[in-house]
Amino acid sequence: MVLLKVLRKQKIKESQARVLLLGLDNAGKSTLVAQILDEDMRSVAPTFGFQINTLTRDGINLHIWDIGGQQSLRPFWHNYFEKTDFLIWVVDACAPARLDKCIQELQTVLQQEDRLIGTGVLIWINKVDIGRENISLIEERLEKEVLGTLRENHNVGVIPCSAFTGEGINEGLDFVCDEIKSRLFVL
Ligand SMILES: Nc1nc2c(ncn2[C@@H]2O[C@H](COP(=O)(O)OP(=O)(O)OP(=O)(O)O)[C@@H](O)[C@H]2O)c(=O)[nH]1
Ligand SMILES: [Mg+2]
Repeated sequence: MVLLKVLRKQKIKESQARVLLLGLDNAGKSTLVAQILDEDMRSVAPTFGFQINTLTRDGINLHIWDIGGQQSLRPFWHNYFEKTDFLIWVVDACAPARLDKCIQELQTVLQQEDRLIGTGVLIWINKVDIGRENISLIEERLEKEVLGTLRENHNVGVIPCSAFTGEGINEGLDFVCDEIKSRLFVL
């Protein structure tokens, strides 16, 4: 555990951070990346496998690993956990019917995965341009079912956002960078 923290800290000193972007299929992960990189969001298609993009922000090179979220791909998620500094979990605000599954997968990832202990976590509640009315419900469920346990081992942020309008994107990326930098001074 301490060694893991030292290694992470060394990497952050070198201004490199590996950010894992996960969540159920159709949550909007790849569209968020396209918005962040100012690319054409209309050309985004479901991710079969993964895509890596690098974004420099606040002096840190964020290597964003965007992993496909379809059910058939989830058994392979664990292949990407190694050396992760930060986890972004994307929830689809327009799919309350999939919230049970979403929370269950998040719990599986974070509570059963030693290699992610101590990473920062941002939960982005995406698509609020059309799913704003579900934000409170999602936040309440997360608070009740996930966040208590999660906060024992992670700094956690929950931010509503929209890949389409850009709402909440800067706020989310600021949280990622601030959290990563805060770990430079703590062991
Ligand atoms: N209204 C709205 N639609 C969005 C938003 N973000 C993504 N979408 C749509 O949601 C659908 C899925 O987006 P993707 O980015 O492919 O989702 P993903 O999470 O990468 O899915 P997988 O690669 O299968 O895991 C697409 O039709 C997007 O246009 C958003 O902020 N608002
Ligand atoms: Mg995708």
